[in-house]
Amino acid sequence: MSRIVSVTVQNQTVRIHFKGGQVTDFECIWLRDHCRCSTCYHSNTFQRARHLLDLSDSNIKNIKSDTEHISITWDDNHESIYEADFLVKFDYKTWVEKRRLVPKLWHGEEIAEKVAKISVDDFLSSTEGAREVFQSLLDYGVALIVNVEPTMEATEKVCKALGGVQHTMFGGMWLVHTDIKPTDTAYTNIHLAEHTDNTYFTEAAGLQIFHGLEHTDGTGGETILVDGFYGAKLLEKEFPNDYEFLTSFDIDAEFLEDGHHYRHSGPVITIDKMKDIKQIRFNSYDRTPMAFSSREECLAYYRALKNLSRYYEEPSNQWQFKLTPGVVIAIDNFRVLHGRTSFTGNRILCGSYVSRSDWLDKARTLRLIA
Ligand SMILES: C[N+](C)(C)CCCC[C@H](N)C(=O)O
Ligand SMILES: O=C(O)CCC(=O)C(=O)O
Repeated sequence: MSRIVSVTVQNQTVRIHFKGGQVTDFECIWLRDHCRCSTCYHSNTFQRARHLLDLSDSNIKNIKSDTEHISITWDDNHESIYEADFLVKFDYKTWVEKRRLVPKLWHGEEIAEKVAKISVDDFLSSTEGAREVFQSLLDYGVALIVNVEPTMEATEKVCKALGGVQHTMFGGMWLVHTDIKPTDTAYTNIHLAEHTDNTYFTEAAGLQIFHGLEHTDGTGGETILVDGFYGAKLLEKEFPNDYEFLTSFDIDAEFLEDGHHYRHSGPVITIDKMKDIKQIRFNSYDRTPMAFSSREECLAYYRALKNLSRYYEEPSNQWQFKLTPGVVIAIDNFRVLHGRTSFTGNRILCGSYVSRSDWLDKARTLRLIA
């Protein structure tokens, strides 16, 4: 429970001193906008009842406070009451920090011991099991759900619990198998270097879910993961100009098949205003042929992409393992790149995508993120 110690008003700014030393300023228009009375706010839908344009530049006629509330009578005689527990959240530094994701960077096989390995029963039926899976995704970009019946149906239950099956032109729940019409090299048996999926979508899938249903009469087909954020931070340290290029230059990617031509242009490394890395969007194979404004830009494109990719193709940074029946892997497709070794024989994976909004929604309702 937060406590108000004192309230002062100067030039239509309300300054609140909270117990514990926090001092936070609130502008009148912000306070008026956050009035929670029934004419200003739909408490059943958590939505404002008034439009921004109806928000008058209100002045304070009278203000009263006690340790838990502030009451304001505005110059149009509208009355607003604010709870200390609500107002205390809006100290800027605290508010920003509470929203920052804090990934734990990893490289190499070490990650195998750190990722969550939660039984499907615990994941589906216990809050603690679900929290461990989503915390592992937030920390490392990878989580394993084990003891899953090796069927599409059982895997779909896991995908739904991770946030829901995201439908694309590949379908909802899909198979990865060489018998499928090869509209993409995923449906072949060749080696695939580290990549994130859907670089040609305006928004890439949030999670990539795989379940290795079977692999008979053959060898290979091992999964290779690498922490895209780790490689990007190495690039920033060792090739800062290339890092800058990849955070600012839009690279085109596309997917073509009969009846489809997806294309998207965007940076390989997306950072936010705090300079935190938000997304890696990298697939060497799906790059669209591009024109460049100069020789320098063209050469920077190849130099920067090669320097970044070398980190991703460096075996000591990778986690290589075999997907086996019963193990469902969830991969953060905004961060962790995946690939596979070539293979022989009959190898079948199933899985789905899950949108980023949907899996973060699950993590937020589990109170793992703000
Ligand atoms: C089978 N599954 C639907 C997962 C992927 C299909 C191909 C994805 C493509 N290689 C890409 O990198 O976007
Ligand atoms: O076959 C695999 O292990 C992965 C295929 C792949 O990269 C994909 O489907 O995006």
